[in-house]
Amino acid sequence: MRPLFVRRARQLVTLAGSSAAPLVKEKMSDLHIIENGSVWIEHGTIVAVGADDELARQFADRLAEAEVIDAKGKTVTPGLVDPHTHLVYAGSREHEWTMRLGGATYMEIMNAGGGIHATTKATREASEEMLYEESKRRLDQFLLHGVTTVEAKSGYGLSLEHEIKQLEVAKRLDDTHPVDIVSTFLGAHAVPPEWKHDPDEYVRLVIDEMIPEVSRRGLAEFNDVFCERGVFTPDQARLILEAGKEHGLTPKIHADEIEPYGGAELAAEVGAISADHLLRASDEGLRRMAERGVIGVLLPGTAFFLMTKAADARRLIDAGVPVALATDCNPGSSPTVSLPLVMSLACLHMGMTPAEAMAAATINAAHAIGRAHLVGSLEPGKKADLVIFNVPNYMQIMYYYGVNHAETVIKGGKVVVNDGKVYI
Ligand SMILES: O=C(O)CC1=NCN=C1
Ligand SMILES: [Zn+2]
Repeated sequence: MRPLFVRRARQLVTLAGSSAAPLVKEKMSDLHIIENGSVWIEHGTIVAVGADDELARQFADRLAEAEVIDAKGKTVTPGLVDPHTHLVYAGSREHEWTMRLGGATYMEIMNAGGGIHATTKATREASEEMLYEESKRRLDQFLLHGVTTVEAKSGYGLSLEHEIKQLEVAKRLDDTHPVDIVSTFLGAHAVPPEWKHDPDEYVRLVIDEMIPEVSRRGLAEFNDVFCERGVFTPDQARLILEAGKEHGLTPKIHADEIEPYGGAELAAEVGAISADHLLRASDEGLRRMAERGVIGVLLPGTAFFLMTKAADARRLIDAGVPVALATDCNPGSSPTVSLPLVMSLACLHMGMTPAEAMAAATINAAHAIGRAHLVGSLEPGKKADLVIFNVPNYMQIMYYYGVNHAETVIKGGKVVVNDGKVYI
């Protein structure tokens, strides 16, 4: 395989030196940008990063054999990382969206049998092949937007058979698609209708049947719970997350999305790698998260789509909580794959700066799914996952919002997107 030399980026956003621990407070603004920067890649791995003339000298004797991509006038960043998606699902819920436009709330629709339950019905009825095809289409769109690593949750099967089906589809996508998938078991996404009469019995099913089997098959690294009033209580969530830890699954938690409910406190108590949403997290909960190093994954696209106020990222950053960003791609509360748009919303609705949003959608997102040793920054030894954005500086990725500026995507040293087309 020929070396790949990505040259002369007007801005090369490296985020160098951030792999050991997630960035907090003012460190979230240290992007370590190299003007007129270049990257030398061999066998899918970054070999060198630096000023173009330095690398041209260092590899002078091999320039002739290298494939060169000229990034002159453009911005090169690490491949974007999305640490919170519900990627694998069937169907769509635009009719519910029109109900919410008419004033119905998310929980009213869910309690009336819609919401997650509607997608559960469609996902249970879908074959594995159908689920794979529908999810692959979304994954192609993620890639076109510069996202090269995606976390994918189950949580629409809500039975052993169908939760396994979702996770098997995620694994097959990881094996066959350029985008790397990191899987999370979310059997505690909702209590399915058939267990409405006895939610604690469903919790037992999750603990005694689903978690052991998911762990035995090695189908997930993380275990997540939707801890919200009317879904799972903090006590139920604690039982489920502790059970996951006993089977080697690291805890994550959908916390304090709709009202303050102790999710952030619970995340710190169980040592979760991340707590997600946090729109209504208490100051005490954020303090404890910062103490334990729990990453706050914020989802401004969800707040935007639910027409609610977004989380206040400044509260988290000032409290010392490492902040990551994600799309929360799902058919009910955030039907989008555009992590760049989420970065724009982070600035417009959550008080983040473009520099903080860039760190939150790369290295901090990689830390939130245990992949910061592999991706999330451009440093020697890391995977050659890069995006060439056709803008002169990283701020314009977010400033010219709602536009996909990703022109070329390189995954593991291979060009997989060029001129806005996927080449797999
Ligand atoms: O509504 C959905 O399908 C996904 C979701 N889970 C928790 N909040 C939103
Ligand atoms: Zn979610």
